[in-house]
Order: sequence, then structure tokens, then C-alpha cells
Amino acid sequence: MSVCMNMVRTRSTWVCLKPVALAFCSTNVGSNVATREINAKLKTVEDLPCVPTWKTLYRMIFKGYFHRLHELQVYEKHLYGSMYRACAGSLSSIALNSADLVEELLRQDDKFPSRGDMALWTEYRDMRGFGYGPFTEQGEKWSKLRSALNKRMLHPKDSMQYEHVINETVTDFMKRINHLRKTSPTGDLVTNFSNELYNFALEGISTILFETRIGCLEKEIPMETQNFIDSIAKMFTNSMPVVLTPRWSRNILPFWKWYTDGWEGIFRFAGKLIDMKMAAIQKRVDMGQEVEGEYLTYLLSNTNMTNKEVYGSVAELLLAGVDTTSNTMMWTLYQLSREPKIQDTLYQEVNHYLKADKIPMAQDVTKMPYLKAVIKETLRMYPVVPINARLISEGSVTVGGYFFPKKTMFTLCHYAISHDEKIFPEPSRFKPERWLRDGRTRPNPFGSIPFGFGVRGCVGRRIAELEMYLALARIIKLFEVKPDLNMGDVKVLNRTVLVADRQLNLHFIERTDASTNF
Ligand code: HEM
Repeated sequence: MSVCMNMVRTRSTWVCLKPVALAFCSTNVGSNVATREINAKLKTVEDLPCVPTWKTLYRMIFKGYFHRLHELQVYEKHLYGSMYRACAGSLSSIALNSADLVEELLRQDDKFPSRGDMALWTEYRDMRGFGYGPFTEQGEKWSKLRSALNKRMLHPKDSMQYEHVINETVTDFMKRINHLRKTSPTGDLVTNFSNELYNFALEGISTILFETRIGCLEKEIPMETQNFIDSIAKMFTNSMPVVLTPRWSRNILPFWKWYTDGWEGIFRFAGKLIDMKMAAIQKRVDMGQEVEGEYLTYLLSNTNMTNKEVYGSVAELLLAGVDTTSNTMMWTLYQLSREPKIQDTLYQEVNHYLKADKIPMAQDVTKMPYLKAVIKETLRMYPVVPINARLISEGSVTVGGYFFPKKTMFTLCHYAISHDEKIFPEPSRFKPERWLRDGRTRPNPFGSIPFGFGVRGCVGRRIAELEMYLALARIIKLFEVKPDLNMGDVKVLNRTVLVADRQLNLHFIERTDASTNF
């Protein structure tokens, strides 16, 4: 999932707007003395340190930051401070690299916030006449779409209604882990666990969105589902080559075709399942029966969304909900496997509330603060979306004493901020207790906002959290998780989301006091 794909704003426009900025202040202040004071105080974008693109490219190619752009945030903060300009010729963006600055900006966010246009995604949709979803839509249209999508998804009580559906998927996932470990040479090893988590997350979100199982957790994945999985990979893998190659080369080089083939496969699969649901709803309506169902039924029957909008939205929800959740689960289990004490504390909590083979429900999770803290700490250490963006369009803003005209693009350096040792002492240590409400001082809330902020924040947050809590509680209740010692230290790569640099292999050792609840 890419939430930060654009840099806009010309440097020359900033120069032109400098006097306008000052004029704007004077009209607001209304007295010459006050105006002079403010003009003297307010600095403009030109006063900020500038990091030219060639330097960034040099660091990426020759200093090993190509797949470690998250670490480049930390390095650049060290060099340039907490606010600087990334200057790409006439294109620039302002990097904000402290919790206070990010808070100051987000509190002045537009009524219809924007991360910039997503030309790469909209181009395909325009070409094929498909609708936009929550990622690609902008302005008032986006707001209307979000109001429809938010219902039944955004609030914790909304996510609760999916607990049974999620638990069904978790049960199948547990069975799969058990099968894989038992058939491994050591009797407890699961290799390439990230891939298993990907299939789990895809099955989970598809079950919620399509109200039907798609078979990702079966021994043999159905061909149509496998084609769909391959299409997602094809679209993402070819995105970067499409961005980096000129438009005229699209008929010569294969990337654009592969990229659009990927989208074709995604929309074909999603479209078929949506059409099937629509036909089932129509049948019930024709028979005078009540229409019942979950998310998709709600979208199709209770909102004013057109079918085109439903296709667009479902496809984007699906893409946003897989790598994010699966990689967060992966980092959680990796950390727990290396921290036996923390794992044991979590086990004690889970075991206390889940007696015998009780399957956890959303209500049980509210009694398990450590479980929540473990996920929160994972998202602090590995904010799976390490950078975000805002294009402020409604008016000018002042951040950190600097004036920015409207249409300034900001990048929010979440990875560096959530590793700021002033907010999180020993930032490289996995310490879930930081998040416990047991009388200790809570960290600055803007130090870690892995789901974004405000009305444009993640729509799937509550579903993702519930899915991760329910799965993690079941895994830890049943197994002690240990790392495969041949694996070494797993490093973080930035491939739009934070992924592992190698295959994650884990031992799942059945707890002696566990009663099987597959
Ligand atoms: C660990 C899991 C997840 C993380 C860390 C995450 C993180 C994020 C972040 C940082 C944003 C940008 C928010 C902003 O700009 O303020 C976002 C947006 C979004 N997320 Fe998630 N996400 C996760 C799971 C999900 C799931 C499961 C779904 C689908 C059900 C989902 C759907 C979306 C959508 C549709 C948007 C765009 C919202 C908009 O622009 O209006 N996400 N997510």
C-alpha cells in the first residue's frame, strides 16, 4: 500500500508567494506594529535546509538506503533537524520529523484531507471506466464515499460484528499452522511464516468484504484465488518500473502491460464476487425476503453507492488490508520469539482470561491490556506504513514558526519519529509496557500514529486490530514461539511497507497445558 507517492509544488511559486504570505499575515493582524513583529518572526520555506534529489539518490544507490528509506529518515533528521525541504528540481516537499510538528500540521488539516493524487492508480481506473475508492478519491466525493464506508467499519463496536467471521478464519489458520509444523522435519517448524500470514490476512479481509471464503488457507489454493494473489503481486511489482520509465516507452517495454494485467486480474476477481452477491441480494428482493448480510450487502443495499463505486472501493480496501496486517503480525511474532519474558507475560494474561479452550471474542480483548500493548509496541517499532503525506490545499499553514502557502506537500516521517529517544527511551528495544495505563507517563500520542490521523485516517483500523488480537491470543495460548536459530537477525526492508529481509522461520512448540482449540 502506498500512501505517499507524490511530491508537488514549485520552488519558484514559493518564492512568488513569500510576499503574499507576509501580506496575508498583515491583513489578519490589522496593526502595523503587530505585522512587523509577525513578519520578523515567520520564516518561509526558503529558510529551510534543502536536500537536493541527487543527494537522496546518491544515498539510496551508494550508501545502501535503497530499501532502507525508513532509516534515511533517521539519518536526515540527524543532519538537517526536524524540518527540511526535499528539493526535486521544481518539485519539493517538506519533511516533518518530530511529533510536535506533525501534530501542529495535522491539527490544521483540510476539511477534506489529501495525501496528493494517486495518478498511478487513477490512470488505470480512468482508462477502464472504473470508479475510485477511498485511496484515490478526493475532496467532497471522497468525503461522501468515506461516510458510507466508515459505517460498519470504523468504530470498535462496528468491528465487533465481524468477530465470528474473523474467528472462523483464525481457526483455519491455527489448523494450517498445526499441519505445517507437524509435517516439518523437526515436528514444530513453520518456514516462510510471512507467506502464511499473507494468506491469512487476505482470507480474513476477503471474508469480511465479499462475505465468502476464497480458500487461501486450504491445502490447495483454488486456481482463481491463486490468480488473484498473483495479480496483486504483478500490479505492485510493476508499479515502480512504470513510474521510473517514460510514458512513450509503454508500448515498447513490458512493465505497463504487466501492471495493467495485474489490475485486470484484481478487478476481474473482485467484480465476480461482487456480482454474485448482487445477484443473491436481487433474488431475495424479488422473493420479497429481507436482505441480510454484512459489509458488502450493506454497501450494495443500504448506501447510495453505484456499482462502479463499490467495485473501486472494495478493490482498494482489499489491497490496503493485506500487507499491512500480515507484516505487523509477522514483526509481532518475530519480536515475541526473541523475547521469552515478554512472551510469557502475554501468555499469562491470555491464559488467565481464556480458560480451557475458550475462543477469545472482542469483549475478552478489552480485558487484555498487555495483548493490545504488544501490538501497539510492534507498530511503534515497525510502523508498517513508515511515511505518510499531506497536501494542504484549502489555505496556508504555519508549522514550527514557518509559513507555508496552500498546496504545500508535507511528508510525515513516522518511522524516525517513533524511534525518537526523547519520546521512547531505548527506541530499539521491544517494550510493550510503555503503553500500559498503570500510572506511568504515557508517551506523546503523536510519537506513534501508525494508522494515520483524523478523518482521512485508516478506515480498516478496528478490523485490523481485532484480527491481530484474536489471532495472536490464539497462537500464544497454544504455542510457545521460538526463532529458527539458522535464521539470524531479521532486518527491515522498506518496500512501501516494512517487510523482513529474509524468510521468517519459527518453531511453534505446543504448550504442555494447552487444550487444543483449533
Ligand atoms: C496493521 C494494519 C494497518 C495499518 C498500520 C494501516 C495504516 C494506514 C495508514 C497509515 C493510512 C493512511 C492514513 C492517513 O493518511 O492519515 C491508511 C489508510 C487506509 N487504510 Fe489502513 N492500515 C492497516 C490496515 C487496513 C485494513 C485492514 C484496511 C481495510 C479494511 C485498511 C484500509 C485503508 C484505507 C481504505 C485507507 C485509505 C483511507 C482514506 O484515504 O480515506 N487498512 N492505513
